[in-house]
Amino acid sequence: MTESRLTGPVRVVGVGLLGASIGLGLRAKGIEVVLADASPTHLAIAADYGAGRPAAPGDRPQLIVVCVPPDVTADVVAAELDAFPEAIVTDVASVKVAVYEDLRDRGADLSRYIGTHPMAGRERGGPMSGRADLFVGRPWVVVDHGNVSYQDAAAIDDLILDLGATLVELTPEQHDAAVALVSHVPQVVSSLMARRLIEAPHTSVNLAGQGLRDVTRIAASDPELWVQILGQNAQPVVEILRGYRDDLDRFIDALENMDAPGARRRVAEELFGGNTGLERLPGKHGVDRRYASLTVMVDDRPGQLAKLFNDVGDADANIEDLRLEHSPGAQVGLAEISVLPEVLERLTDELAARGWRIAG
Ligand SMILES: NC(=O)C1=CN([C@@H]2O[C@H](COP(=O)(O)OP(=O)(O)OC[C@H]3O[C@@H](n4cnc5c(N)ncnc54)[C@H](O)[C@@H]3O)[C@@H](O)[C@H]2O)C=CC1
Ligand SMILES: O=C(O)C(=O)Cc1ccc(O)cc1
Repeated sequence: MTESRLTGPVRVVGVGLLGASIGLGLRAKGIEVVLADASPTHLAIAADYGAGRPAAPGDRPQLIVVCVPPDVTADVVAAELDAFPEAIVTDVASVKVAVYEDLRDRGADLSRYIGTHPMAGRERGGPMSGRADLFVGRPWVVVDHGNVSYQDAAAIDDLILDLGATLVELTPEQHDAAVALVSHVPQVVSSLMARRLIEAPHTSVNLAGQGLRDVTRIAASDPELWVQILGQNAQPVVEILRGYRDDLDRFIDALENMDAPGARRRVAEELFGGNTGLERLPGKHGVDRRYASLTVMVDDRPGQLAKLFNDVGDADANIEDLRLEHSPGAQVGLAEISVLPEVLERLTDELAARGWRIAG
């Protein structure tokens, strides 16, 4: 148990992925957490996993965190504000303007509500997917609408810091525009790309490498949740998708006329634009210039990865990042290890001397 900023109790309403993760993270800090959910089964599972105890009459929460699907978030926040007139209420819904406007239009007590959005999640919902460390090191947006006192807002800051996340303040409009670009459009692009695979022959799908997996990872997300998210943030998403469609049209034109003067240059410039955009991602694997990487071939046998990690440790090198690549049916995997550049040459030599095959 470590020291916490919040005093608690914290009431979590909706104990799926987000709610259970918040409960687990706060319990790990010794904070009392009370849980509520429309599904008695989700409630029982979250409690069994240690995310808190089921709510009881007479609970007096300091802070209420609403973690229900976006389309019922405003209803539940309004009900919680009414039911607990002394508590500060927040929600974690992925879209912020619609929830805020709904609450404002129904005359909810906005002096006790601030919306937030942790930029952390997983493709799978439900309490069993919850993880205490889900938010560690991740940005968590606080959507300030100017009606809450500094003192009351402190409980929300404390929640975010207690869960190890970093606090980012934005207006509701800034938030929705930002997530349209960095979360909602990527979801659409990933899903539509993965959809291309439905009719593809096995022989094609079996050739898939890490590139396709990187692009389609989030296509496994829950369509019901995403229909709600996209529906509540349609305009900003549509604007970006229109720009993306223009990019695609330009690219198709150039590819279709590859022998026309300047066509190859146009294609190259579009691809180079991708390089330039990618460089703007903070700390993205393979882009962060502070790291150098080497790729080691690892036999597909129990204990091989552990042996590799031990050998890297014996060489006094720290693994800054790691990526594993497998091909179906292949007897080897590729472990791409990122290390500080000054370590690379020595580590490569030491691993080779210990019999590891270095692929690059
Ligand atoms: N899944 C993700 O990666 C992320 C989700 N979010 C947001 O977090 C919220 C929750 O998402 P997840 O935890 O993924 O969903 P989830 O489906 O895992 O959990 C939602 C929970 O809310 C309960 N619930 C539904 N209606 C309710 C109601 N009226 N009253 C009480 N409980 C109710 C459900 O029974 C379920 O246990 C959503 O608003 C989503 O936009 C935010 C960041 C990441
Ligand atoms: O899996 C990922 O990389 C995500 O980005 C998950 C995610 C999904 C929905 C959100 O509102 C925020 C984060």
